[in-house]
Amino acid sequence: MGRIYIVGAGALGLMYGLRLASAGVLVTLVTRTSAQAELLRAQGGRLEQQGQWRHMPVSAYSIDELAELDKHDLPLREDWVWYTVKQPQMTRELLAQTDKLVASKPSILCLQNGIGHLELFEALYPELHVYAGVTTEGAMRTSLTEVRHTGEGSLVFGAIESEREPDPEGDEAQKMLLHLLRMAGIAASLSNEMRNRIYEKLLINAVINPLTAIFGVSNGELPAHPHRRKMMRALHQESERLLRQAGLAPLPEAWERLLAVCEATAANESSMLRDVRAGRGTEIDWINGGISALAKRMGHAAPLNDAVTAMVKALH
Ligand SMILES: NC(=O)C1=CN([C@@H]2O[C@H](COP(=O)(O)OP(=O)(O)OC[C@H]3O[C@@H](n4cnc5c(N)ncnc54)[C@H](OP(=O)(O)O)[C@@H]3O)[C@@H](O)[C@H]2O)C=CC1
Ligand SMILES: CC(C)(CO)C(=O)C(=O)O
Repeated sequence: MGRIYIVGAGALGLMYGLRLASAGVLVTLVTRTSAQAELLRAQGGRLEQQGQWRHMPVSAYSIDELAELDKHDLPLREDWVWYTVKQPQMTRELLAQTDKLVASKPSILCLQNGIGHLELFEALYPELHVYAGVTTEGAMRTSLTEVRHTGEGSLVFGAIESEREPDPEGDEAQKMLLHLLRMAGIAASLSNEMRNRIYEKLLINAVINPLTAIFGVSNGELPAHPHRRKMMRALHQESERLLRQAGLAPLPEAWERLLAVCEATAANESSMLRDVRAGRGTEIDWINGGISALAKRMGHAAPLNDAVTAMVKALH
């Protein structure tokens, strides 16, 4: 059975890592700080699902400790390395620090919202199998070792279509991961149209995230005000048009789907609003900034995406 290394023991990394570990999957968490790795090794992790806490031991190293690991502790070709850091942390420096993790050419899974990060991987590691994942699960880390599963959803993953030759070894690795995820009770599926899945999620994040951050409101409050709803609609129309031009397949009832996400997550603060309130950098450059960059490459204007990108940056 392959091992799963997860770089970034934040909300998503800890939630998936602990769920997989609790099903007996071999998981190693790679943390930013040695304090978090030490705590995870000493205490294990705790996961809350539907009001029930579960405790489980888990292997963990800090990113600095990777340099000292010998090859027995590093991924093999049949293993997976997941990246669950946020977009601003998905840098050349991070990839240089995790170079040792990918030396034996394991499969890579990137779970970020937004766009732009996969291109960085492909530029640096054209020979690796890099897969994209899109998840509708919700997670919130409540301490260095504890995480709450805040929303049921599912994970879809696969290669970015049309960019790869037929690849039986990659297909095998994906099936193995799917098996491990399902063993852990994680709703997951494979997709051969990941670009579409990424753009569909982007279309939702491109409206809810910047506008909730700018107005300082919950996801449910966003469409409740007629003028905010009008701005949502305009930003949605511009983003949908540009993503369609970039290859998004026709998406029936895209506006209704967006409103349904606001309703289903009504009490939540979006991740961007939380980042702004915590004084952290946001993922705006990979969400609305990503759409503006796509538009520029196609020779189109994206005035509303440009404007919300500038406004959110002014909140940092
Ligand atoms: N949380 C959610 O419900 C969902 C999140 N996503 C997406 O998933 C991605 C991750 O989000 P989320 O888990 O919420 O983010 P978090 O900020 O909770 O987690 C990111 C983690 O990465 C760690 N990290 C940062 N730099 C490094 C480094 N150099 N080496 C190792 N670890 C590092 C951070 O460490 P430290 O804590 O020490 O700073 C943090 O624990 C984002 O793109 C987000 O949009 C998608 C769907 C749902
Ligand atoms: C879907 C949404 C907007 C839910 O809050 C989200 O993904 C986020 O906050 O980043």
